[in-house]
Amino acid sequence: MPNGRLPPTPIPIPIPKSVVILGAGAWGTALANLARAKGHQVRLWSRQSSQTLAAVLQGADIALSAISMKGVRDVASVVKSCPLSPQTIFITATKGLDPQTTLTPSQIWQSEFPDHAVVVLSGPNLSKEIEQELPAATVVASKNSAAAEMVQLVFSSSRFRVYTNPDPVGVELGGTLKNVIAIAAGVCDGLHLGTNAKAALVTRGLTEMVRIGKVLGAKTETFYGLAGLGDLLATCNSPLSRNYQVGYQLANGKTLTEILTNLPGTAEGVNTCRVLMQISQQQHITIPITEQVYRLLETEVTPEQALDELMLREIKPEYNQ
Ligand SMILES: NC(=O)C1=CN([C@@H]2O[C@H](COP(=O)(O)OP(=O)(O)OC[C@H]3O[C@@H](n4cnc5c(N)ncnc54)[C@H](OP(=O)(O)O)[C@@H]3O)[C@@H](O)[C@H]2O)C=CC1
Ligand SMILES: O=C(CO)COP(=O)(O)O
Repeated sequence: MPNGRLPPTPIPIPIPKSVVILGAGAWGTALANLARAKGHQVRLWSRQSSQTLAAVLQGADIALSAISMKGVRDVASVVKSCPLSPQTIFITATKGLDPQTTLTPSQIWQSEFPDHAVVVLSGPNLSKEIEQELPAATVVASKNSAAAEMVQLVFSSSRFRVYTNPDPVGVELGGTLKNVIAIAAGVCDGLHLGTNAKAALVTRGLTEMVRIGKVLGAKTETFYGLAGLGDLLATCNSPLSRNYQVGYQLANGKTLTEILTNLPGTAEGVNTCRVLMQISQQQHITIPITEQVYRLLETEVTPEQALDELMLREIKPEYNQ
C-alpha cells in the first residue's frame, strides 16, 4: 500500500455458466461478448441460426433475451415448447411494451415460465460503447434476489459494473419509457433549441416517466437511478441512440418511413409511444411529451407545432399536490 490506499476488491469469479443469448442483434452480441470475456460458455441464437432453439437451449443455466419487442411473444412461446432445466434463469434485456397486451417483456417471460426466475437487465448501455470496452454500469432486477445476484456475478467486470435492484418493473420501465423522451430530445437538438430547452424536456420527461411508472406498479426511486435517469441521460444525449436519431431526423424533415428504412437496428420508442397512448387513455395519465411525440410520428403535427403545443399548455405548479 505505498500510496496509503487499499487495493480494489477483486470481483469474485463465478463458476462458468452455460449462457444462451436469444437475439444476435447489436445488444445480444455485445452481451454475448461480455459473458464470454468472463469465461462463460456462450451460444448465440437468432432466426438465421442453423441450430433449432431446442438444441441451443439444451443444458442452459441462463437464457438471455435481447430480441426486439415485436419478436418476444413468439420466441417465448417457442422456448416454452423446448425442454429446459427447472433451474434455468431467464434474463430479459428488451426495452419495449407489447402492443397487444401492453405487457412488459419480463411479464411475458414470467407468464410463460411461472416457475422460473426472471431477471431484468437494463441501464445506460449504448451497445457500440460497450463493444469498444468503454466503462459502463447496468442494473439487474428480479423478484428472486438470489437469481439477480447470480446474474450480477456472471456479468460484472472491470468495464461493466452491475448493480442489483429489487424493483424489476421499475428497472424495465425506466429503459422502456426513456426511448420516447429520447425521440423528443432528438427533435429538440435537430431544431437547435438549445441547452435550456433540452434540460427542461429531459426533466419533464422524467416526471412523465415517474407518473406512468407509479400507475404500472414501479417504485419512484428506481427512476432516479441508473435504469431511469441514467439511461435517460445516455439516450437523450447520444447520436448513437437510434431513438434519438429518429427524433433528430424527423426535425430535419425526413419521414418516419425513410428514417426507419435506413436506421441500423431497432428504435423501440416508436412502438412504445403508441402503446403508452393506449395505456394513458385507459388509465387517465397525463403524458404531454409522449402525446406530442405520438402526434409527430403520426404526422398530425410538425416538430415546430409540437414544441408550441408543449410550451403553451395551461400554466401550473411544477408538482401536483
Ligand atoms: N443496441 C443497444 O444499444 C441496446 C438495445 N437494447 C434493447 O435490446 C433490444 C434489441 O436491440 P438491438 O439488439 O439493438 O436490435 P437489433 O435490431 O440489432 O436486433 C434485434 C434482434 O431481435 C431479433 N428479432 C426481431 N424481430 C424478431 C422476431 N419477430 N422474431 C425473432 N427475433 C426477432 C432480430 O433477429 P434477426 O436478426 O433474425 O432479425 C435481432 O436478433 C431492443 O429492445 C433494444 O431496445 C437495450 C440496451 C442497449
Ligand atoms: O437503450 C439504449 C441505451 O441504453 C439504446 O438506445 P437506442 O435503442 O435508442 O439505440
